[in-house]
Amino acid sequence: MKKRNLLASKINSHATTGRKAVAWLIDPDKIKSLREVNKQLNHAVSLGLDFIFFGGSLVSQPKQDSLISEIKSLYPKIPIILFPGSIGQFSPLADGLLFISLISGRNAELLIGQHVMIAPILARSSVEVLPTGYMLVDGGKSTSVHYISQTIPLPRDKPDLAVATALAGSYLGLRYFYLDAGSGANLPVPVEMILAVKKNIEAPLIVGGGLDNLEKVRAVFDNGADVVVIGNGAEKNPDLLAEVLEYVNVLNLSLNIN
Ligand SMILES: CC(C)=CCC/C(C)=C/CC/C(C)=C/CC/C(C)=C/COP(=O)(O)OP(=O)(O)O
Ligand SMILES: O=P(O)(O)OC[C@@H](O)CO
Ligand SMILES: [Mg+2]
Repeated sequence: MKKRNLLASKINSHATTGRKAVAWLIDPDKIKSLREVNKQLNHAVSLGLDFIFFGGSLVSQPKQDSLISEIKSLYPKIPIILFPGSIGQFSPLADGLLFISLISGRNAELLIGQHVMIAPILARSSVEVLPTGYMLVDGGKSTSVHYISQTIPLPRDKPDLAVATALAGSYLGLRYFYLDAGSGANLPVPVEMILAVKKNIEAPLIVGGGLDNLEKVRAVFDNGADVVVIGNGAEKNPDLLAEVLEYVNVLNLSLNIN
């Protein structure tokens, strides 16, 4: 089926213009129904939330399609991008899919195996495919992604290794990069690493993991992240997304003026 490239254009425009974007990671296993997060979502959408990322390391509830269609019917304009821990989380109702290859690891199943299994299904769907080099970084504790993926994260003090990994990914044709300290990380991806990767690749850079206050989000944006992902932080503090979006709106406005 012919694919649109609306999401690709949107994400690429953030990298080329410098306008920052925010994605809210909704983990379907953590919410029973849209009602639980609707107030927060409504507020975030009104403040210009750019994307919903949807997924988790381990999703055991078979309710994804209904949750996605509920969100779509209430908020038709907000793109829903699957961020799956495995192909079992695929939904044809989403707008896009982070087609993540876990390039910081050496687990063949997560580098190419799952991808082969889902490719024919993707080809028949209208879901936009976003080829993403996913790099797991040591975030000071072992997180679900570390455990489920059974991979060794990039060491925090080795930005050169992250750069080499991202360059290899871009030579392989990956078009987006995601530096992730893991969900609920104690320490976000180090700013030196973000800066180094951003300096060496042209592709849009997504950063997430452990961003649970505005100060951390600012540091990540200031050092080169184009899209910031917030999951646990928004679950623990329902005001965080609004705070971040208000900050990003001012930041993006200042870019327009200068
Ligand atoms: C390409 C396709 C369709 C599938 C392969 C997917 C791959 C390569 C996954 C590898 C890495 C992985 C396990 C990613 C997990 C994604 C994710 C959404 C993590 C964040 O949420 P949780 O880790 O569930 O957070 P909590 O522990 O806080 O629930
Ligand atoms: O839940 P948090 O810590 O915000 O992390 C989001 C995401 O980057 C994890 O894969
Ligand atoms: Mg989870």
